[in-house]
Amino acid sequence: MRWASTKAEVPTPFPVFRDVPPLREVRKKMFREGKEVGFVATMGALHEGHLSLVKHALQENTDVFVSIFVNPTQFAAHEDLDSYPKTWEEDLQKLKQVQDEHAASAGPNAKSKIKGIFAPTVKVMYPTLPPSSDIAGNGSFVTITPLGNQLEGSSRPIFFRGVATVCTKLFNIIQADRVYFGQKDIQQSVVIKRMVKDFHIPTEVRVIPTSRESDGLAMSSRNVYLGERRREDAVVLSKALFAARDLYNSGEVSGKKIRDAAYNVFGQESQLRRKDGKLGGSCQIEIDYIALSEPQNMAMIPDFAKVDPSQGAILSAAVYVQPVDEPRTEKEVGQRVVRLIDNVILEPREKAL
Ligand SMILES: Nc1ncnc2c1ncn2[C@@H]1O[C@H](COP(=O)(O)OP(=O)(O)OP(=O)(O)O)[C@@H](O)[C@H]1O
Ligand SMILES: CC(C)(CO)[C@@H](O)C(=O)[O-]
Ligand code: BAL
Repeated sequence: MRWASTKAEVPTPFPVFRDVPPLREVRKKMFREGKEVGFVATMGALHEGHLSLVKHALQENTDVFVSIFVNPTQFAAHEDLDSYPKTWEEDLQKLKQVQDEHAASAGPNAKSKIKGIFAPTVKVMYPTLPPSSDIAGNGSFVTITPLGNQLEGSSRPIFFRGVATVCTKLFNIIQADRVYFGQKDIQQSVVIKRMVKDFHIPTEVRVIPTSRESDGLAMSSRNVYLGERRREDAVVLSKALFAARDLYNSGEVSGKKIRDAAYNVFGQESQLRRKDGKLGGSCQIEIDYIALSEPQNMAMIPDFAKVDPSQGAILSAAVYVQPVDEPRTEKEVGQRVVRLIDNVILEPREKAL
């Protein structure tokens, strides 16, 4: 393993690229050598979900780039840009471990490696104007509508503009054969697929299943905001989605009944907690949306309609986890609202006519 360093005193397990030209140089050479490049875009604070994308990328390519960049243009002014978790050293160690485990495996691509980490500054990524978080703000942006305006886009109006813009830049810089995205952010992966198609970007978009904690909670960098007691309550989100998926798998196709099965779990959970004498668990969990959509374009399936079993559907949800009702510690006093998202795929189970 080669240890490179950007600052003489801080060795890193992989080359770290802070600017575009040195990465382009390396990439040019890789084109000449016929390398196959995979790319994983992240905002850091890496967990098993991110690592699973990197593992898939190592298995399917000769070389992998990972980006760590907290992209300001996808955060609204009231969101958590300034407090977004940063764990740079741990991130590099986790990536090194993944690479070492991959090298020790007997798979066909065991020689693949993480070629570098792209960790640019905001100025490198937005060279002309300071990035705007304002929907009417000036700048060079990529918008994917109406796909990017619904569901997550309806609650976070500048989110997909920011994601599509930064991913266009990242894809232009890395020029990967394959890019890897997580199913946890399913609408994001559909937006990226649409962007790649509509802008003729020469890359394949691979979507990797959601990694979950043992109780079902989808892994997310933002889970660290929850703290112990809200972490226990947050499992209701995956429980609700799994209950709705079970109902679909038992043969139900009514859009309303499937969504109701998810809503009912939220209702039951707060009832159960009331019996314990604890009103609504440690905190209130507000449902932002529970939505059924068509798998290819995320078009909403209304309550009066049925899921087409030959197509299947996506059931996605977002919740706001409020601060604990009765804080017991300093940390709990300072808690912020945490927005969590998750989804399940209702798999096609009949052949199309
Ligand atoms: N649990 C997970 N399973 C699989 N992929 C995931 C998971 N969580 C995140 N990813 C994927 O990792 C990539 C980078 O995501 P990101 O850095 O925003 O992490 P995150 O955990 O989703 O953070 P956040 O808490 O901000 O949503 C995205 O493609 C995302 O879908
Ligand atoms: C794709 C992404 C890295 C763009 O900033 C981000 O939205 C994320 O981490 O999912
Ligand atoms: N995982 C998507 C990035 C975000 O929520 O900002």
